Amino acid sequence: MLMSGTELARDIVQRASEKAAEYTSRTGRKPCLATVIVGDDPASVTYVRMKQNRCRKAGLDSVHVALPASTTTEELVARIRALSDDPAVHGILLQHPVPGHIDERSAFEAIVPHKDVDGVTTHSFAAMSFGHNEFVSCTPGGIVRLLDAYDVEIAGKHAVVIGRSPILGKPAAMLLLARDATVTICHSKTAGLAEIVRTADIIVAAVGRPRLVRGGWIKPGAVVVDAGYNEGNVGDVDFEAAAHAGLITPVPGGVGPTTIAVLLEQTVDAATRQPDA
Ligand SMILES: Nc1nc(=O)c2c([nH]1)NC[C@@H]1CN(c3ccc(C(=O)N[C@@H](CCC(=O)O)C(=O)O)cc3)C=[N+]21
Repeated sequence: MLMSGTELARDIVQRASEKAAEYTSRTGRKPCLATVIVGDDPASVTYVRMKQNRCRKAGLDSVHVALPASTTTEELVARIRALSDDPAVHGILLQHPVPGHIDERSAFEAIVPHKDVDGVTTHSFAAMSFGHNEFVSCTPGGIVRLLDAYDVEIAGKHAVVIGRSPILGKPAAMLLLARDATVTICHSKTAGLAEIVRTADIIVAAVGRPRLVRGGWIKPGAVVVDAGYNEGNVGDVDFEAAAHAGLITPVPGGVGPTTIAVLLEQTVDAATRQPDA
């Protein structure tokens, strides 16, 4: 059976846009998301444009900062600090990854925690780890919302997360741990990946390797969440070979749309919570 991210995202965005409208009628302003992109990677440009379009449709504002690939860490940090200080901006998203010469962690930390609607700061990571729901990382947050929407039991289940990126695998593992899953985090240096995945009740594939997870790795009845985004809208799971999964997310139409929905929801929440609301 399929877990439809498209349907869940529609519900989340609907509620967020109602809250945005309330905010606007109360304050005369719209919740505003700032997106920051460094360089001109075509996939990143597309994703950021998608986020802006979705904002506009839901009654949010967005401002966009596009910086050249040659931007230094110091310049990027300064731009993000300025957005942190700008009262017209309620949420900040720095598109990951940034060019290799930039210290991405320092750039993320320049986002003030109450504007960290993408859940990328150390502050947000710690909150997620302690099960203290402030802002969650958007894709991991979307994954947990999907599991909840389909009544997937998390507590006591063995969740295997493949991937440990700062915005996906690592925070997804912490959110699942906070929900009492027994979590195994696998990555590029993991030995015996297939054997570990075979013991999973819940598989979260989040590496960005097309069809890495084969049908034979999936225990019959397991819940499969494909958070991989690869060129050509191909996931990290060999979908055709996964008919024996209990539940599975399609790509497209699975985790992707929930990511953006959570981003919009958290931006509206950020606006509502900020002092002049
Ligand atoms: N700081 C940061 N936060 C992010 O959340 C972030 C990021 N950096 N860098 C890049 C990845 C990628 N990402 C996607 C979001 C939505 C879809 C999505 O909605 N995809 C559609 C298909 C889109 C299409 O039709 O092309 C789907 O799966 O149905 C995909 C990928 C967010 N990311």
